[in-house]
Amino acid sequence: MKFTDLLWANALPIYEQIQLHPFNQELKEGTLPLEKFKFYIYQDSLYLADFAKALAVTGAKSGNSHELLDFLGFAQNAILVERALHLSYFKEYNIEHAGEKAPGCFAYTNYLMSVSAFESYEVAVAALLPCFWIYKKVGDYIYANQISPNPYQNWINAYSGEEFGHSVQKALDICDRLAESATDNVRQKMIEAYLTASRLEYVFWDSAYQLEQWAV
Ligand SMILES: Cc1ncc(CO)c(N)n1
Repeated sequence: MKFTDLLWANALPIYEQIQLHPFNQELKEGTLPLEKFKFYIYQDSLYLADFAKALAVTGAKSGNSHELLDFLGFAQNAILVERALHLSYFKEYNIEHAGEKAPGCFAYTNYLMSVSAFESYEVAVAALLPCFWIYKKVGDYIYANQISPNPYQNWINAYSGEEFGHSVQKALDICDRLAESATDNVRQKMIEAYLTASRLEYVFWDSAYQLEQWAV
């Protein structure tokens, strides 16, 4: 069994709740209120800017130029997607460039940045994997089951697309290779990081669905 199969099995209950979450169900049906999608897009633009930094820092830990290049490519892509959001959705929906991270976005981005800075390469890679893999699975699921026409078609196409699929496969391969030569202790930390980041993926969607605000 591949290590990533083990990760998938461990986090399956979390993934199932993500797929069933009303945000993703309504996105699939095309009935998600625009206000929630706009909230999500703005928070995601803040997320992507920090995700790019975490990817670059993780790549710098790899110790080989091949994987450094892979991670710098992922980081570049996150920045380009963030810019594309501004050019498309921000314009189309008149999203304002103001406002801070909601608690869910804050928790997730700070977790990724702190793991990439303070944990090993192996653990950082495992923490970053759900961002790739869960989005691909959710994108494919929505694409296959969506009601069309769907007002959120561009978003759905981006994450079910082949290009994103290649990046996901690269990240999976790197994670499997690292796990093969990792100690049991490191593998355990990788599983925990993968689970925590998966939970934070759930939190991120839920935060958008609730239009989450700071309590004080
Ligand atoms: C919260 C979140 N996770 C993952 C992705 C995919 O990169 C994204 N755009 N946003």
